[in-house]
Amino acid sequence: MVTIGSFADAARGASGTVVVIDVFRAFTTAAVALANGARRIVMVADLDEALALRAQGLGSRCLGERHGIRPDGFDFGNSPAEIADKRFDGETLIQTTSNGTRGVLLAKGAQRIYAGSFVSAEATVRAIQAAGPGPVTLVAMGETSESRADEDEICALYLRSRLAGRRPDPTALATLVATMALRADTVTLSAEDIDCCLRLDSVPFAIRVAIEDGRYIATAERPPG
Ligand SMILES: O=C(O)[C@H](CS(=O)(=O)O)OP(=O)(O)O
Repeated sequence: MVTIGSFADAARGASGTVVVIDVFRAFTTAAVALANGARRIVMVADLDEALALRAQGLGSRCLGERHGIRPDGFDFGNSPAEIADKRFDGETLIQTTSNGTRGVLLAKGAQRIYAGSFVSAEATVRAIQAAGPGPVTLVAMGETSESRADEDEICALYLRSRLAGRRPDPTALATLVATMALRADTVTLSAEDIDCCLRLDSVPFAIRVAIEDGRYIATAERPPG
């Protein structure tokens, strides 16, 4: 059975395989970082924790935002376009964002966690299917857990549709999201970021988040076949 929920409460209550969805921009940024060679991304709650991990050498660079903006001391913001031409070969990165990474950290009832967005949609569907039958919860994180983000909701519906074997028209999907889901109040969301975030299936892996020594570690999981 596939269930769709929204916001932090849905992440808190989710069980089974959980896909935490954040299209603009956390999990598109994470996908681009992994595609550009990063080996792991440690997802953390706090800015101070991120900076401390980097200082301890447990990660090489910090990515993220608060109020959409790169925090002081961070190497990059939460922007896929900003890192599109950067290489992170073999690096462990550290990411913290207002909604996406927060949702991952809240999904304590999950048996498996994926960080979902359009760029990894098909790989995420195939990874879930490869893991075998079981309950799946799709969590559209939205904006600050109060207002629905159309792109996250649409991505959840799209993933549910693909999990059911249907094939929504990708061109129609891109047009719908591009014309419907632009957040006018988000000044930090550039046209370049939007373009990156709408590249359906542009990476060949799902983002699997596993807990290692209490830390949430995202890696690229390439589904079989
Ligand atoms: O950086 C983002 O796009 C958002 C923060 S805001 O909604 O732009 O203020 O963070 P995310 O966790 O990626 O939703």
